[in-house]
Amino acid sequence: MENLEAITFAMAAFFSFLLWRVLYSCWVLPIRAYRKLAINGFSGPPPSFPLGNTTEMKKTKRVESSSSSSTVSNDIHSSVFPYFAQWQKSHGKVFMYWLGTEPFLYIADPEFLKKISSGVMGKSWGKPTVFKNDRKPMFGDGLIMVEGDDWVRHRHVITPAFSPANLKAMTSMMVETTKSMLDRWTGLINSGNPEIEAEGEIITTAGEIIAKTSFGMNFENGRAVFKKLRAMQVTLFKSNRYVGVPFSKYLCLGQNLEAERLGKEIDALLLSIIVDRKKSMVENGGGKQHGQNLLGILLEETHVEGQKGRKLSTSELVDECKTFFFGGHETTALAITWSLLLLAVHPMWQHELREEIKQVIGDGDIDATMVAGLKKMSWVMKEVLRLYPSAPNVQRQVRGDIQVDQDSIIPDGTNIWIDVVAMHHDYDLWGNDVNEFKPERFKDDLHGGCQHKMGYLPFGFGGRMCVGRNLSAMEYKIMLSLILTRFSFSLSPNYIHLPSIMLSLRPMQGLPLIMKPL
Ligand code: HEM
Repeated sequence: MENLEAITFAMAAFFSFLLWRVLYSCWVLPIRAYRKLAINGFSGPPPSFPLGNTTEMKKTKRVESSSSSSTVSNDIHSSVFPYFAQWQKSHGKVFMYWLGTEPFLYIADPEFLKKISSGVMGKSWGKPTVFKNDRKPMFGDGLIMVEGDDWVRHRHVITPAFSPANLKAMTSMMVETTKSMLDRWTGLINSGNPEIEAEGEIITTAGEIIAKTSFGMNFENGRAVFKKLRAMQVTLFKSNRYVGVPFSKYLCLGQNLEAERLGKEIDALLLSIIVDRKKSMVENGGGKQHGQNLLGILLEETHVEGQKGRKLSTSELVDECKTFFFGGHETTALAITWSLLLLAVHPMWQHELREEIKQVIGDGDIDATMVAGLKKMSWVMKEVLRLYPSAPNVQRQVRGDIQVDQDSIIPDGTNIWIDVVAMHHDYDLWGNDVNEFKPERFKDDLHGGCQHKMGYLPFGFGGRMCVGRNLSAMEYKIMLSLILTRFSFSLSPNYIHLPSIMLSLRPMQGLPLIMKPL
């Protein structure tokens, strides 16, 4: 009898504790954070806990853009972020909103961003813990997610891998991979099928290129890693629906477990690649034979200096390979995809670029030294990344209160969401032609005539700016030059203009193009 009473008491205590934990995470903590932010003058759409503003965000209908090829509208903010566009009308360009119980400070005002970021070093910024946990199988503790002194160490080791000499060594592989995509297109066209789904084609090819540049893909194990990485991305995106809501991972348990399983399989495959490389480096006395891919370069560096203590551990190298893949292939592929769309509706610019290619490259193959000479192509890339930024937002988490002005702080732990799409489409910053495709605005001005230096952020800002931006510019120019040299193209009548966010900004219904060999 006494035993039964003791068990009943223990169970009651356990369930009371559980209830308290749920109440504490779902109401007490967020209400406290809410009050603290309100005292500091930050407000926004009223949240309801534990869902925050998630319900409203899901309910807000996107404004459908035109689907006709002749009227493709670049005015996309209200269609890709309809809730932010709506909240901006009543709360301005800086406001608070809540993903579940996580407070986010929304910023679309470059002057405010400058004010709060000027005193914060790259290593002192955090990345939202809520996304870190959610995207762990994708990025692990790679450079995109790592913080503090670890970030300094990773960045220090990785930056030299993107040096011009190392990038140069990757060009011929990029040319070969692109050419085999174009041969496939020619085959399709010759068999009477001139419509090519360009988005899928470019993403697959860029994925192959980045897998080769990141970890030196050979056909069998490289393809396996590539397929699993893509599958994990799709799975994770599906399970991303209630980010920030406490215990929400149990709502999508199946998908989360699937992502974890894929993550472990990918880690094991990458690990075996790394172990093989290390072994052959030891056998070859640490020679330079692996220098053509980022992993090889990182291994060389750690091999030479690492005798006294490696700079990146093996599991960190695995995470960096995944980070390069996810951070690098879709962003670059989408920059090319959106360029093809805009060039299809602006044939004059196709002509301009072909003329430039003729002058700079002639009839031979493009090499790394020619890339810098493609000036007009640089303007086009910049303008495309302005209108359709592949990375549509940048996120941070505040580690330690940030003083905004005399009587206002952004409290420690607040997440920050920088709406890059909004700033790139802001009339106040760019003028009345903000939504027009005008590459020439970048002719004499790095910022394209933007009224504020922090109003144009396709590659992020400060110390944490994209480490792969030169690699992506090179890949962009190589792929686009080869496409433009072999084909002219127009938009298929089947194209539906539906730019949407799936981590990156992509055309939801793909990009069917009508290709004509030249
Ligand atoms: C058009 C192509 C690309 C775009 C638009 C892009 C965009 C960005 C942006 C906006 C950030 C800043 C994120 C932040 O501040 O939180 C970033 C960081 C980063 N990107 Fe890229 N990226 C591109 C290509 C690449 C490529 C090709 C690679 C590597 C192969 C790469 C690897 C990274 C890494 C590792 C970081 C983290 C840097 C750090 O936190 O120190 N990116 N990228």
